[in-house]
Amino acid sequence: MKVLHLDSNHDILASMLEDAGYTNHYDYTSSKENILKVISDYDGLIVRSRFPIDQEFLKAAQKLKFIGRVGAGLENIDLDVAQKLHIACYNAPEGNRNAVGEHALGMLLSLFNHLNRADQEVRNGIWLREENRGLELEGKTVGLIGYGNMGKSFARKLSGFDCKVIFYDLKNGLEDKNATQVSLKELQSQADVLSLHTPQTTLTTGMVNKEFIAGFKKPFYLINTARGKSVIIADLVEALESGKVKGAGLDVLEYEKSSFTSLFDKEMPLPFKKLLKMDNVLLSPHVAGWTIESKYKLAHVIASKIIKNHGL
Ligand SMILES: O=C(O)[C@H](O)COP(=O)(O)O
Repeated sequence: MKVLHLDSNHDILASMLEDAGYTNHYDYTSSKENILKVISDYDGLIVRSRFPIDQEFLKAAQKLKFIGRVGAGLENIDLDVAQKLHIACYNAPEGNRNAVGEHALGMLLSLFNHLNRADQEVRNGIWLREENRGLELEGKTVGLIGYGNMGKSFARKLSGFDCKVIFYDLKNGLEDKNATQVSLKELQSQADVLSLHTPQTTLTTGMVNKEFIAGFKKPFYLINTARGKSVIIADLVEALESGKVKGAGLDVLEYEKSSFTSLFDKEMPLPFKKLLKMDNVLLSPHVAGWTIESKYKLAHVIASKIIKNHGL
């Protein structure tokens, strides 16, 4: 079986496939148009998120039996079309859930203790102790939306902090020793912190908007290590200005990667300009799931799933 790798990953992925009898081919740079011309030759595809694997692409991939998405989010693959064409799709949230849980925790503790602001101040010779008095997680209520691999991982990390962890999820029966399932309304009335752990779907796109934020009873902190399109930045900035949102840790943004570069030129939308100036906002470039360890684990998980289901 010929497998085409469209993005680079840990070497363990290719070596496991090779040991299992697959032939690896690599193209990390060609455009989608050029890949379209050769994709009918391959039995398997390994992707991260370089370009969307849409209907046109899947229809051209006449021999394709499986796609391994070396990551958690599958929004870049047209899953309905893949299913109709009997192309199996695998993702690997087991590989980066721990990384995401740790990153979310790091962001929350940093925000509670003003670490990004305090660091800049000290470097500039400013020594403000009262202004940098922090908050403790003990006794707070952390509300998670989405209780899959990522949400559960964050809840597990939080279990040592003597805080209350509640979650809202469309599926019932997910409650465990680390978190209690509640309705969205209950979450909005109790939470001191909101952390998102949902995939990008039509339901979650634009979910955190003006009306949703207004539904929270108390001012709260927002952590987003999931998908940027879930949060309307203009509405978040308004809430940060009014104090309804006390701080935000954002690993993902409504616009990212190539489109994000334009945020730094004069075309940058005003809300983004404001967001980048706020010292109660902590940003990272979509790396919550990208650790040294998760690079290996993601690759291992995908290779194992492919070999198990499509072994030669
Ligand atoms: O879905 C994921 O696992 C993360 O968002 C990372 O995705 P990427 O490797 O495609 O950027």
